[in-house]
Amino acid sequence: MGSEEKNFPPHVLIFPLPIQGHVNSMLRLAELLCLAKLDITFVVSDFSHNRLIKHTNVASRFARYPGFQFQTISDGLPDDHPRAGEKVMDILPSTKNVTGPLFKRMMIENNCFASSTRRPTTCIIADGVLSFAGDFAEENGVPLIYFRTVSACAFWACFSMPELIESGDIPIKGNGMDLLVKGVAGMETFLRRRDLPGFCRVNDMSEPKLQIIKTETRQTTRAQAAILNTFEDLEGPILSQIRKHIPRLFTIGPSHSHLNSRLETQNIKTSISSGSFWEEDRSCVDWLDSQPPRSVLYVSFGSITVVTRAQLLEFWHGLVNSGHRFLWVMRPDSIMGKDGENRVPHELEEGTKERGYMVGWAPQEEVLNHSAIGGFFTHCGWNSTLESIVAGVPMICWPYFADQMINSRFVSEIWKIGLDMKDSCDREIIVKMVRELMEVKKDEFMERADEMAKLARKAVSEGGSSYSNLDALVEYIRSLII
Ligand SMILES: O=c1ccn([C@@H]2O[C@H](COP(=O)(O)OP(=O)(O)O[C@H]3O[C@H](CO)[C@@H](O)[C@H](O)[C@H]3O)[C@@H](O)[C@H]2O)c(=O)[nH]1
Ligand SMILES: C[C@H]1CC[C@@H]2C(C(=O)O)=CO[C@@H](O)[C@@H]21
Repeated sequence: MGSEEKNFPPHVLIFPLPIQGHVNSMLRLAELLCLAKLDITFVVSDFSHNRLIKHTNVASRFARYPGFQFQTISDGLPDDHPRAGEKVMDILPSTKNVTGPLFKRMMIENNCFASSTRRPTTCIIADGVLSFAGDFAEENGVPLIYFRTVSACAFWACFSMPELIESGDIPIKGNGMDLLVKGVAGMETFLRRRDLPGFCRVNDMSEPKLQIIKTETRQTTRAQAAILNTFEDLEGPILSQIRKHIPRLFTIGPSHSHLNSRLETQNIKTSISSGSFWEEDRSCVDWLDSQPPRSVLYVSFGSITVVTRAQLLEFWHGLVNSGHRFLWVMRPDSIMGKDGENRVPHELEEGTKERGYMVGWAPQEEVLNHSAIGGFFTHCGWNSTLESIVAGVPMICWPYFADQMINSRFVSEIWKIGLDMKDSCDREIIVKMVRELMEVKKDEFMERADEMAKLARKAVSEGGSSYSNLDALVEYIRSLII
């Protein structure tokens, strides 16, 4: 090693599963580590990179960190693959079979991205579902840290899959959905079969989605450390369970709020750090500006959810019949078989025009923090859940798949900051829930949401748990330099 290289900072290679909800939270981690003056190589699929470059300011945002670079790689899927709905699960075998070998070659040929200005990769922070990155790290003696981008409760339920199989709770064959499950330590009194991560909803133990998530999750223990985008006051008891298996566990979330807090501390003036894969339609902010305080229900189901035309109509009738104002994100690719009949149904025209506003994609963080927002009708993706918590906005949860099933149970039963509508899609129920959230129990929910928001902000402020844990993570990474 040359004398100059000895003074180079640690060089961290960050590798997310290349889909929206994972890329944006790992980009925030990348920026947090850049602020700590580490060098970062961010490996992302060509597909995701193109989307980021087209729809965000990532290029200028990261230009202020000379130690940051992108490296792109194929995700193994054809360009026209939807990467949405249940089909999104194709990305696990495709990254394993195609991206994995490409990554290995890329690392060897580029000497772990060493250059005249940066040392070779000090450690890899890989998405917790990319075990091929772990294989490479192990084979080549590179320290490994896994970052699983879901909640601790979802991670713990996935980690407990062998116990759930043992107790007979999975495979779930669609019956006994309200039975309490005994296989997830610490959740015996409130977790029902229907609340288990969607991957457990299989008829047969051999179904790939169950097997792959079980295997990917259990292998987390081979990493030297793990990171979760959560905070101690939110998921403390579950984190204690996880720490029995993964003692070096850094909770650094909510990552979006943590990033805002660190940028502020360092006096860096910037707009919200968006990692959107779609063009944000800012006209909705102008619309919100003209609505009364806490009067609007924000409706968005994230980047993967796909609904049928029948479900869409139930939502639409429910929202209009509730009599409340709503801002609805309808992603262009989110309606199954729309066949040009995506018009406003005649009977809903007036209510939609009077009280509703629709966009294809919104600046969500900004929207949730707008004073006109009084509730969030969400699929309970983990980023959306955390963004809502930080903004102090109560939720109605309509989980679609994966971790969302258990997140919504925690929102309603444990944190008591919302209502869970899982496994139903009925206009009457929607009306009832919107009224409960926005009228009947509004004050109660707002109070709880406000308390939780305060705890979240405390966690990412100087001296808070996530703030201290990030410092500890940086120190740990520095200690890896031999
Ligand atoms: O109009 C919109 C809608 C969403 N978002 C952002 O997109 C992200 C969506 O992430 P998330 O809420 O986590 O949902 P998904 O896109 O569905 O995320 C996937 O990844 C998450 C993290 O692993 C999982 O929790 C989810 O279940 C999984 O579907 C959030 O940061 C939102 O702020 C916008 O900026 N504008
Ligand atoms: C496409 C899904 C496979 C795994 C990811 C996930 C997780 O538990 O890490 C949850 O839902 C999706 O974000 C991903």
